[in-house]
Amino acid sequence: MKNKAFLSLGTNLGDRFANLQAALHLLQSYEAVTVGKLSSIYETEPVGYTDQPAFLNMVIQVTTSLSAEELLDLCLSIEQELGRIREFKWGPRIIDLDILMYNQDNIESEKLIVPHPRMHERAFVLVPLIEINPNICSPESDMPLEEALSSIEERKGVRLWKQINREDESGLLGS
Ligand SMILES: Nc1ncnc2c1ncn2[C@@H]1O[C@H](COP(=O)(O)OP(=O)(O)OP(=O)(O)O)[C@@H](O)[C@H]1O
Ligand SMILES: Nc1nc2c(c(=O)[nH]1)N=C(CO)CN2
Repeated sequence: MKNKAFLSLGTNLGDRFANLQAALHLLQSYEAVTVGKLSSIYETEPVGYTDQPAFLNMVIQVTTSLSAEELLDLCLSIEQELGRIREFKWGPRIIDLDILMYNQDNIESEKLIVPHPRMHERAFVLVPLIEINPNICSPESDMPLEEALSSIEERKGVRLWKQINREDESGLLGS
């Protein structure tokens, strides 16, 4: 389990809290993945395509023996298992699982770019990521991500929805 990754979870269809719970339980059910820190859950205004319901977003830290590409395949298979249908770019979704960072690696392949290419401009990613890792820096530029967040206008579209504390973490948001 030597690799450390940060994943972003987002949902804006159906029972959003249950979707996050289900994704966490599925991830944890794989021997090759251990779910570590969980951020709080934030309710966030949709970014990009705005005519859709508000999202719940959170970020988690995992340790894994999977390569980054294998971790992406696992994320895509969990999205499928939870019934995600891709209708159009940035449209509503039951669950979205993105790899934000994988160790300090810079990866650019046809199907995977890490760090996630849009994370630096997304308050719905940076607020929960910084909550669980306050001193985190971008592996590309060494810039503290807190600095990137301070220049983002739509930070006000990110509201705390459910605070997660240590006890919640061990229960992965309850059963
Ligand atoms: N870091 C990454 N995490 C997840 N998917 C990635 C990443 N880099 C590239 N991809 C590719 O992006 C494809 C489309 O992902 P998806 O449909 O979830 O995009 P999106 O969430 O709608 O938009 P965005 O990429 O802006 O978050 C995935 O099938 C995957 O191959
Ligand atoms: N608030 C919010 N907006 C989004 C989100 C998301 O998770 N939260 N995901 C998107 C595509 O990944 C596009 N826009």
